Amino acid sequence: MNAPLPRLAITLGEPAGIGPELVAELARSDIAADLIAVGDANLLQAAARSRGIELHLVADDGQPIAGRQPGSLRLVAVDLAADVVPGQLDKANAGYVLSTLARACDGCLAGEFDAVVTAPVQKSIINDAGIPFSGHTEYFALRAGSDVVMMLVANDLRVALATTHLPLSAVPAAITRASLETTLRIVQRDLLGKFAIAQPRILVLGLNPHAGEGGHLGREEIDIIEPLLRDLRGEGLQLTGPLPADTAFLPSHLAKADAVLAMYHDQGLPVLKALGFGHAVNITLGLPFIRTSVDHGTALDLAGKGVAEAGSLIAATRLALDLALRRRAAD
Ligand SMILES: NC(=O)C1=CN([C@@H]2O[C@H](COP(=O)(O)OP(=O)(O)OC[C@H]3O[C@@H](n4cnc5c(N)ncnc54)[C@H](O)[C@@H]3O)[C@@H](O)[C@H]2O)C=CC1
Ligand SMILES: NCC(=O)COP(=O)(O)O
Repeated sequence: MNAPLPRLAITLGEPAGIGPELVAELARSDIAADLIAVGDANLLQAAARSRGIELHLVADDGQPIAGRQPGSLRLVAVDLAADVVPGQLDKANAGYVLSTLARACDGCLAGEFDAVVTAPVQKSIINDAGIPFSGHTEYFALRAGSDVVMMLVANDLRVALATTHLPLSAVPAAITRASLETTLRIVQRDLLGKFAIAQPRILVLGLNPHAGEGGHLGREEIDIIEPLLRDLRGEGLQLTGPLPADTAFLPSHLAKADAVLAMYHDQGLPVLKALGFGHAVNITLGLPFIRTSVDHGTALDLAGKGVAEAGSLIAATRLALDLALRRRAAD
């Protein structure tokens, strides 16, 4: 038998969103991985039919395979709690969504899967169901017991975030020397290990306009960011900044950086999405397993219409496969 294909768990995401149909679309790709959908079989087949896809679903028996036919997926079944109408959220299915994430996460931790690729979830409906939830990133971090960093990748641009899903008013207090140091060490380690960048160059943004304007527009740069960068440079990390965020993404700066660390979600991601939406990938750094995801949300406005683009899910799956193969070669 040829080398067994890496086993990638693919969670279907919010059942009323575009996730299930994009996973059906992913099945048609020629990606050389054992793609194992985690979710409801009838939901996935209905989503496939909505796009005219003939999907061959086989129960996952855990045995390695050496090849996969385009149009086929294996399945770890997690059953819906309630019927689904595309585009219509139902909090009765919030527990189902979390069960798919738990199953994939535990499978990765146990070595059953080489990676997990997640289709988008609707964070609000999970909260509406009374379950505190701010995102896959935080969920997997808690379940795996790891400090993590969210990073999105589009071509050569990598944007990591010092904070993730927080109200803007909570951001300054969340940027402490300790949290920032943990973040920078994770980014450094995973650029080295996961992305094989020998001497990562990280460009760090300031928090305030004009990176604080010498303390006149905020002191986080002077009190927290600059002293930490100075100390880490002393250890050999190649860190530039804190730079004013409004000009940090100019090509002249990006040419000298392997990654940009933004202080908060909407400081870094609009730039990345403006440049790469549709083929960018979200990766969680710091986990003991590989997790990638799409660059978009549940797009309820498009669900069931057969028009949502699968480019980002396909890119996320290709990146998960590349990282799994690199990890396998290193073991
Ligand atoms: N990885 C994840 O689980 C993510 C989940 N979300 C969640 O998704 C929900 C909706 O978020 P929004 O801010 O509305 O963002 P969204 O990405 O769902 O939609 C923004 C716009 O992009 C379009 N769009 C999104 N994906 C597309 C695709 N594959 N092909 C073509 N057009 C596409 C939508 O039609 C809409 O016009 C929220 O609950 C959010 O938390 C958002 C981002 C990532
Ligand atoms: N904007 C990125 C995003 O919301 C993805 O979050 P997560 O669910 O992957 O943690």
